[in-house]
Amino acid sequence: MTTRIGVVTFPGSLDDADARRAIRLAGGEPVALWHRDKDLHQVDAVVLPGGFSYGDYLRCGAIARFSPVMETIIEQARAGLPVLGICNGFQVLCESHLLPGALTRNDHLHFVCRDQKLRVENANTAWTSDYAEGEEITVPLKNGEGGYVADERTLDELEAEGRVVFRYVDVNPNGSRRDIAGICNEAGNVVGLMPHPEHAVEALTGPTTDGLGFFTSVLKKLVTT
Ligand SMILES: NC(=O)CC[C@H](N)C(=O)O
Repeated sequence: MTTRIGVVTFPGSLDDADARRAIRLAGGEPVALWHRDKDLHQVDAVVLPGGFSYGDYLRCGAIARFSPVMETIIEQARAGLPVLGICNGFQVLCESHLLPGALTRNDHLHFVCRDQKLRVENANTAWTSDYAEGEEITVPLKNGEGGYVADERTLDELEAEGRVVFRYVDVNPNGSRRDIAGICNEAGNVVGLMPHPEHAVEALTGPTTDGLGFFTSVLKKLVTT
């Protein structure tokens, strides 16, 4: 039986189709989940995709966090369901308090769109086990509110507990504290990052296929648990 990975569509989601495609290319079965539907249709993991949910009104992710589907996702994530938040999805995870801290306007106040080098700092999460610790990958980055902030104590805790999963290399594109590009929760089942692995899964379109490892990682984990 193939592993079913849900991808949520909110009004304003942009990268849900690419996330479903990445899951299919990695060997999983993508399942479309709708923001108004509390039922997760027995998926084994969930991706919250990038985009502009609810038009980015108030703050990115601030309204999506209260959608019916998030009620169930928050509950199940706390019980161990693997959840990956990409860009707007990362913003939703922080707004939901499944991950600490917040994403703020890029320090230069411009939308940024570039291929971004990252270092994998933690290869023990549900979504990164197919990478090696210290490995450098390049995937696209595109956001307006990507500056990761948290108080010093939280940042120290994240570092001490190995919960900084990705760091920006060469360029910090948005003023994120301590070059943080992605983090995880204590259990490692919930991961959020600003860059977009789902846009780097095919040699034909590039820029690399470095993003595929997120999806193969979670599929392997689900087969062995
Ligand atoms: N690519 C995205 O998901 C963008 C997220 C959000 N709308 C921002 O601009 O920061």
